[in-house]
Amino acid sequence: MSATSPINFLPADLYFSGKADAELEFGNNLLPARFKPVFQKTGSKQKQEQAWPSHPDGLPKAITRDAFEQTVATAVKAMQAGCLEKVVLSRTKTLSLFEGFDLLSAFTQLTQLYPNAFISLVAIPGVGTWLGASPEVLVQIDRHHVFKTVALAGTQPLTDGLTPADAIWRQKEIEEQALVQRYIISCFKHLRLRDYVEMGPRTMAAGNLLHLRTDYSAAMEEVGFPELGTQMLELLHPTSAVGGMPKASALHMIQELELHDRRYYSGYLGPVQLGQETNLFVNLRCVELGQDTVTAYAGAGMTPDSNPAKEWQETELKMQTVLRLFQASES
Ligand SMILES: C=C(O[C@@H]1C=C(C(=O)O)C=C[C@H]1O)C(=O)O
Repeated sequence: MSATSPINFLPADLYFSGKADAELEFGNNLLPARFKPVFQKTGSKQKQEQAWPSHPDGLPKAITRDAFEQTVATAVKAMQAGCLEKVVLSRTKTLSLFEGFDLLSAFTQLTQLYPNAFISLVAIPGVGTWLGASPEVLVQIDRHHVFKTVALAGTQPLTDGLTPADAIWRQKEIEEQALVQRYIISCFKHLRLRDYVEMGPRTMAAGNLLHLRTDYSAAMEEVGFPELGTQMLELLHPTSAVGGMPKASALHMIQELELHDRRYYSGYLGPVQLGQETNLFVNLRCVELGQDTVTAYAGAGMTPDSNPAKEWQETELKMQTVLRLFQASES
């Protein structure tokens, strides 16, 4: 969701539900047969055909390590001079698709690899095709009208033998996540909502990574605020987990410094009022598909203490979440 990537509302005139590990079936019962060729790209015979929609301008150019680290260094200098507290800078990485790559199996594999993430595959003609495994709730409203959101930030690898309960966090990550908490609380204050519940921060695992997470909830009927979800959505997006603090200066810096258009990366997506629930997630740990290549997007929160090489490494780790599925083909 950037200036060039407007919101798309897709009516759920057909929807299916089932277990994450169930085999996808075509034809008779689950997916109508006409959907199969749209999503499947098999072998060279179909090579020339458009197998799934891609962006009319193609995929963005990959960003070199040097270029990204220079951008980080520029942002760090500005923050040390006191211009802002935090900015999330992102980059892209492009791989070739391997022969016989199958998008539907990639989707199914992702659901198996990350049972706790929101796995999405969105294909819109004229817009593009995105696949992702988001760990970050932006706005949820459950069937009991309870509003929920989270403050998620701070990243470290989930190494062998480490459990979330044993994780130790540096001051930098604690402060980064505290900024996201402060931002969410400022949104509640703006709406004059005092009766919310805060739980955390605690450490959560998201694929190969650990993050700090604080949960917020409010019973919309009890607090007499039926529009809370809509109003919070407007205020929250983009949170300081993908933008920065203060928000306006951070967004301006992103515009100035980032070398690519974010398109739908760091926007939000998910079912709205489906089965009496709304579940919107931040579009992270995602890739955009071209016809023969795939581009991953990832960012990291920069503070005055950031080290450019470490921030590069953090974006590499975040990209691995989804790029594992494409690894046979690194170019
Ligand atoms: C920006 C991303 O992730 C966000 C930023 C984080 C951080 O800076 O530590 C952690 C989780 C997400 O809220 C991303 O995955 O691209």
